[in-house]
Amino acid sequence: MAKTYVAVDIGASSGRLMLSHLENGKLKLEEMHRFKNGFSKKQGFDCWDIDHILKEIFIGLEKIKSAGYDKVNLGIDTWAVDYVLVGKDGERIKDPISYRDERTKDSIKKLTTDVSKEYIYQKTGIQFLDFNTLYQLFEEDENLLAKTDMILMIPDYIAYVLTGVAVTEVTNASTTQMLSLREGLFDDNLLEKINVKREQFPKLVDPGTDLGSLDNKWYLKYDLPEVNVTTVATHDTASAVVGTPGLGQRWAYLSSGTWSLIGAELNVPENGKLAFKYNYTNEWGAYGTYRFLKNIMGLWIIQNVKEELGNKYSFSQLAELAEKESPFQQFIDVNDERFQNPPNMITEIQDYCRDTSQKIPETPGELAMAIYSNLSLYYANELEILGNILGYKIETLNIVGGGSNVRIMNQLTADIAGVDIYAGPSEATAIGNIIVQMISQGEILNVYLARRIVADSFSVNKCSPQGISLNDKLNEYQKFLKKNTMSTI
Ligand SMILES: Nc1ncnc2c1ncn2[C@@H]1O[C@H](COP(=O)(O)OP(=O)(O)O)[C@@H](O)[C@H]1O
Ligand SMILES: C[C@H](O)[C@H](O)[C@@H](O)C(=O)COP(=O)(O)O
Ligand SMILES: [Mg+2]
Repeated sequence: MAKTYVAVDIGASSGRLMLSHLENGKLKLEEMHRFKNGFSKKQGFDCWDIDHILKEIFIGLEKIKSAGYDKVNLGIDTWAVDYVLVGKDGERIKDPISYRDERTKDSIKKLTTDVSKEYIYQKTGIQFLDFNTLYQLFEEDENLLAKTDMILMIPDYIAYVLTGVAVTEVTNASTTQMLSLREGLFDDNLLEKINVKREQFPKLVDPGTDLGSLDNKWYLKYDLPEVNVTTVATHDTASAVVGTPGLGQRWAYLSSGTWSLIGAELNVPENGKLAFKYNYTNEWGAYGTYRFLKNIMGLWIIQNVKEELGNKYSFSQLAELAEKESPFQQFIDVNDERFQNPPNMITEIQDYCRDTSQKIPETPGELAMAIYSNLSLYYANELEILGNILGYKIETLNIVGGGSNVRIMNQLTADIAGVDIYAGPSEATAIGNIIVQMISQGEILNVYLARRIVADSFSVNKCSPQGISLNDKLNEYQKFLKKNTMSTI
């Protein structure tokens, strides 16, 4: 009898509980609960509301129980790098600070005065993002760190609250930029640099580790099903890669959500000179793979524009309005750090265009097209760089996540990069979460076969380059980036 699985997938903009099971060789997926996620100022820091997230998970589990599911297996994946400090009493010391908080904006420069970037990259193979856990802990309140019994990454903390069992799952641990590629352990020199003791991180575990059942105390508070918790690839992007159908030859993936993560799945890390130069990362994937990828600012930009327009337009309406505008009215380095967390995104985009003496997008459609067309240009540029580093031309791009619904962006990316695009499934992260659970429970043999099931179970839209090549436009954009790239993330 096929089991019932629940994926708790919490991205930076929304969380969701997805119910799934295998039926006649197809993966069924049902959204049972969705909630908004986000951060807000607390005592001067941008903080996540972790109690809100926990409450929403229990609400989602009550919905699953009332829908008649009495027994489920559950996995949790969330965004990366952020953590919770847990005291000796087993309780949270404070709310987790968001990676978008400005406390780490100068941290790379400060930390690398006596630990070189070359050392860090050789050791970890992880891209330099100023919000990596390494820099957050470097800036952390020393008194709080001294009182900390456990440092738990966000999904590990949620699993700890649910089950009482504390672990450090490796795909997300790799995003700390403290995990050594060779030994697979936290690097002593880096731990010392940030005054963290090795034992403050619980034991490292692989995706597919059984954590056992919910702590009984939750049944006194909520009407819940019987739940067994399995660690999955708890970094949501690692789950997204597992859930990618992997269609086409020489394929790359683009996990397109709040962030755009573009890259390839490797069996060995690539942390050589070119990868270092272009700031590519070797985040750990499931089953001994490496997620060789680059962070791109992503749909965070349009998420802010939508809010600043008073949420008068849905995302699909903004995409429709964009289709009415011509692309490439202006060039924007979407990875410029000024877009990381500005007070007002529309103003920031318009100031950028003014600063670079370009046409200023004014209407919602002009703003949306400016964002989508420049993300497409940036993706195409990175696909070229990715191919140069790996030594072969990328021929296919599998786009998953909410952004796979943006037809105009899929088509522009196909036209500029000259690659075939397979768009979907949009819930690949939750699907990848489920797949690791099913493999751990013996329902599916491996990821290769799981990806075939994904391709058979969900709609994936193919889009190929049409009409004239836009390679000249890409060359123009690359010249613009060379001239105008200030400090990117
Ligand atoms: N139908 C749609 N049309 C246009 N954009 C969409 C659509 N559905 C989702 N999106 C885009 O996808 C984003 C959410 O993607 P998702 O993968 O759920 O993000 P996350 O996991 O980071 O919360 C939205 O911010 C929006 O920009
Ligand atoms: C900070 C990380 O790079 C970020 O968490 C990213 O890896 C990620 O998790 C993206 O997931 P979203 O679903 O929030 O786009
Ligand atoms: Mg996501």
